[in-house]
Amino acid sequence: TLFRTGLVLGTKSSDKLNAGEVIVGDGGMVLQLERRGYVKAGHWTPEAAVQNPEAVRQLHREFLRAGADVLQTFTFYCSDDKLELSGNVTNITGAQINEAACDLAREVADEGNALVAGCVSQTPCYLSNRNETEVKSLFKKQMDEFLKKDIDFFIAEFFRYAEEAAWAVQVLKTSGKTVGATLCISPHGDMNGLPPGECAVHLVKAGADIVGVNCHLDPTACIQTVKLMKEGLDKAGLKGHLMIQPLGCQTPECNLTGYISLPEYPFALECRTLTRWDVHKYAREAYDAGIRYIGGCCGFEAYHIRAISEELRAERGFLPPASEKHGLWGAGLELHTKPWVRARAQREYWENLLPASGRPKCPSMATPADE
Ligand SMILES: N[C@@H](CCSCCCCC(=O)O)C(=O)O
Ligand SMILES: [Zn+2]
Repeated sequence: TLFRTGLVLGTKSSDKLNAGEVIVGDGGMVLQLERRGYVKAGHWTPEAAVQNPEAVRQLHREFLRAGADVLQTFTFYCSDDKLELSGNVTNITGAQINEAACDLAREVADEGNALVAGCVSQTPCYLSNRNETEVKSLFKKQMDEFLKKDIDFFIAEFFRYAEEAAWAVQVLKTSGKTVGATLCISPHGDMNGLPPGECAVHLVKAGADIVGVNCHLDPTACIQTVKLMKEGLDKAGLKGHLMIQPLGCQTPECNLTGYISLPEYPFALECRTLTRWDVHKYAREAYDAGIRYIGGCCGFEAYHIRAISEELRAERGFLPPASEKHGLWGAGLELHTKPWVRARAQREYWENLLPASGRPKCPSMATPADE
């Protein structure tokens, strides 16, 4: 099987989606880089793009090698108001971070013909005064910094309010580029109580070409929310490609505000991490639901992205380079020295395994804090 990375050069996100093909997204960055010692939890701001470019470059490379067709710029929470709120103790400007992050994503994307998505996210300004002009000026400042660089399309991600996301979409669409928008919402809807279907309609009417969800909740909840978004678009007679980048953890007990309400957030989520086999199931369910941009958010490591690529190998027609070191469904175990491990070199074993947590004194679920 041909091991290939990314898209055929020049194939843009909308062309690929319009052709009904799959886009594999990348994984989580701020939480992964926090665990690697390059991002400060709480702030979650991306100064590492300037301070530790080698760390950001390496994480981009891991996702590319795992089959990601898109590398998102490491510009999460990089609006000027967020950087100021986080104390911006490094005196590195938002412009410096945004531009360095674009260069890093482009450098690595070109190593495998992937696309670069310039990313903006929710702002403290919206929460403090909901002033449309002020909030839009923050998104325009970031967009102008991205447009100095070689960006293929934009993603407005991690919005709890469809209204703010739509403002971001309206600003980003002035670039003439494809714009995706993902909300961090549950099947109950956004934080204004707008149901997912109406959120999707609002975003497409604002100009979004791709709509969906990212983060906050596990694949099961996120697929449910995107299905509701699709129903809303169909009912309104609107077209929009569907995108999903869920949390890389199981959160069956979570409600509106997702994992942030869990007592384990953010430093004790490890027990909830998806296995690569959970990701096979997620990727297939997402594909069967008509979603064609399938990636991950916080908690998604490269081996999770590889699992998406492997599950959708037939649909994409190739495997990623990282599959050279894997073997589908554990086939690589055939060479293990122990016979009982060799016996696990098969899909049926891993697909049916109910993995123990190893913590007999711990509960299987928690009680989320109410927002
Ligand atoms: N594209 C981004 C998305 C981050 S999603 C949320 C991260 C933390 C949220 C918080 O606690 O405020 C990334 O991969 O880091
Ligand atoms: Zn996330």
